Amino acid sequence: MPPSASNAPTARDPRDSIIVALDLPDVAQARALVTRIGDGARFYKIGYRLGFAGGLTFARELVDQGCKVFLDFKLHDIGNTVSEGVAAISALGVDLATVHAYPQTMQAAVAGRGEDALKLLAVTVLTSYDDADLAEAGYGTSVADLVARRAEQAREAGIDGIVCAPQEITTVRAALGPDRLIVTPGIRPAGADAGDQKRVMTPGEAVRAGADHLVIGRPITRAADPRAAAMAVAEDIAGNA
Ligand SMILES: O=C(O)c1cc(=O)[nH]c(=O)n1[C@@H]1O[C@H](COP(=O)(O)O)[C@@H](O)[C@H]1O
Repeated sequence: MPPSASNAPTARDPRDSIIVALDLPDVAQARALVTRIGDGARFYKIGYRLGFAGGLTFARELVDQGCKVFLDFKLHDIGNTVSEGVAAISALGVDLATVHAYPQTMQAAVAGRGEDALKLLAVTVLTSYDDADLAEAGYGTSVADLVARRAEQAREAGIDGIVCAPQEITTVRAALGPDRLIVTPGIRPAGADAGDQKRVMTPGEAVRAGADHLVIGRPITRAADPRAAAMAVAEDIAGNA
């Protein structure tokens, strides 16, 4: 079971930095995994796969258990649709949600969120992209320059935080200032398979570089012992905080 309010980790507990990506096919498997992870984590991300398979109801279940929830649908559409979509996400009572870091999209998202507690993250350049992938997609700029520009635009739009690769944390922090969140996927414990991720770091390196939260999927969800994998990540974070 996830930790109850009485034994919840304190704000400095390294487990608070870990967001486990529940990229699983159905709620039964997600629920079973959360139970196996137990007190190894208390912050979970629900994306397309689980979200389109009952994950929104499960998000509520996690919130009711005292876990934090990041709803990752990476919205990007015309402004009106984004505003209304963010308002609907806000009503679910989750903690974080993502939009793509396009100025129109970010401004519409902030308008849709209104005064609600939901924090909005803007995804700058996906961690599966490198400079060659950007060129192929028609961009005449490097990953580093595009991330820097989008972080600046996110701050101007009033976005609460940025999703970027750990390599860009210093640049993003300079653009955002000290108070907004930096959330980094592309996290791989030493020796782990990078898979489709191209811009990766270990948990300790990412925290040392200044990440507030690390999004970690397969290295925890596909581990033989997911709780032990989460605890090992927490140890790496603690050793580098
Ligand atoms: O927004 C995200 O969470 C995200 C942004 C990004 O640039 N790269 C990225 O990998 N992610 C998500 O982070 C998670 C990474 O999962 P693993 O590669 O399995 O650790 C997945 O759920 C991705 O959807």
